[in-house]
Amino acid sequence: MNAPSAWTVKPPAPDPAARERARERQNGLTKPRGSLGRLEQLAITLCALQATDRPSVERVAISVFAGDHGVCTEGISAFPQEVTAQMIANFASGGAAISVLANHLGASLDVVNVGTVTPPDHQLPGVRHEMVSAGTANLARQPAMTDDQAVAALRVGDTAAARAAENHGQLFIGGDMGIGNTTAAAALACALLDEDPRNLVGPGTGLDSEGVSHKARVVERALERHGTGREPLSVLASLGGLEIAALTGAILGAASRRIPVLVDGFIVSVAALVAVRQQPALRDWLFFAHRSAEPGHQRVLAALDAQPLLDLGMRLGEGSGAAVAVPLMRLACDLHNDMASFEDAGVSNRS
Ligand SMILES: Cc1cc2ncn([C@H]3O[C@H](COP(=O)(O)O)[C@@H](O)[C@H]3O)c2cc1C
Ligand SMILES: O=C(O)c1cccnc1
Repeated sequence: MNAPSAWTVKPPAPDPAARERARERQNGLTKPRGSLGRLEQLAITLCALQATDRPSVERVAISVFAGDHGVCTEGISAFPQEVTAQMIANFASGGAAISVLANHLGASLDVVNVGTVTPPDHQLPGVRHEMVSAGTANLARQPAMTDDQAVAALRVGDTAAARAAENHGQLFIGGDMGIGNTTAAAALACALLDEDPRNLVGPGTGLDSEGVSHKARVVERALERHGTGREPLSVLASLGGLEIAALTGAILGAASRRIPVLVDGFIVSVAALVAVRQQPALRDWLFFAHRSAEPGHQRVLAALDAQPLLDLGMRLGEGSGAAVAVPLMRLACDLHNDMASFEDAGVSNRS
């Protein structure tokens, strides 16, 4: 199976003329230049990405990808593996945090099962079953996925991005659900950044300090087994997860269809890091929503030269941190589109 084209083809460039017009407009609005701080830059960047003079993120497309992790047998999560499938049912019935947030935002919520150990429940409304395998293998002992499985998961993500484009999505948010995925994400980040696991492994759903030390040793074993710093597909296959690979494919797929991406917390940022390593120009398409309380997120954000919008101590995943930042982006758009200029309002500009 071939990787989706967004894996091999450079993403499109932002529109420099739209960026310049947006900068001029911001400078002519009734406020001292720069006084709306990063909200100004947000609007200007959105204009360049959406190639428009009137940026909008009213139509938000959210895809949550779920997958199980073989590394759970090493005792690296505070919660049991079956929670992944149980949460899929919770997404479907509207009870999860991301369900509530998506509803509030009027966003579409696409739930995709990329591979749970619990057999998929085909009765669940609104859940897509695109199982690549029944969870990954234990990455501490063998490759989590074959290259073919990783490619299939990239394609699942790319297909979700294609749906977002068909629905005229103006902003894409990816979310993760997979018990054990903070272990896989930390392992991936360590391999790509050549970091010591003790710097990137954290409590995830709530391990105590002994649990975190054990988790770091599991990641260390995985890195000894698989090595570090190799090309993105083999790192993703050996240390990643089905939902993480799908997120990587979705982020690349969204940018390739000219949809800006609002990146969530630790897990999604690691998926974005894999994608940026494969296609460095992807970085232009990424907004970073929040700084997760998962300690490794800070290092990943630094590697991506990212300054997140919010720092609320959230550490949930599901795309929840990104959803919480959408109202700020909407406000940045309204200010850009609806404020009066000095000229229109008859307000004297600085001398
Ligand atoms: C009820 C529940 C809902 C969640 N929603 C997201 N996660 C998050 O926590 C998990 C990662 O943490 P760890 O690596 O420690 O297992 C992932 O499923 C992630 O999406 C959840 C976790 C739980 C328990
Ligand atoms: O920041 C995240 O993405 C995160 C943190 C803890 C658990 N699950 C996800």
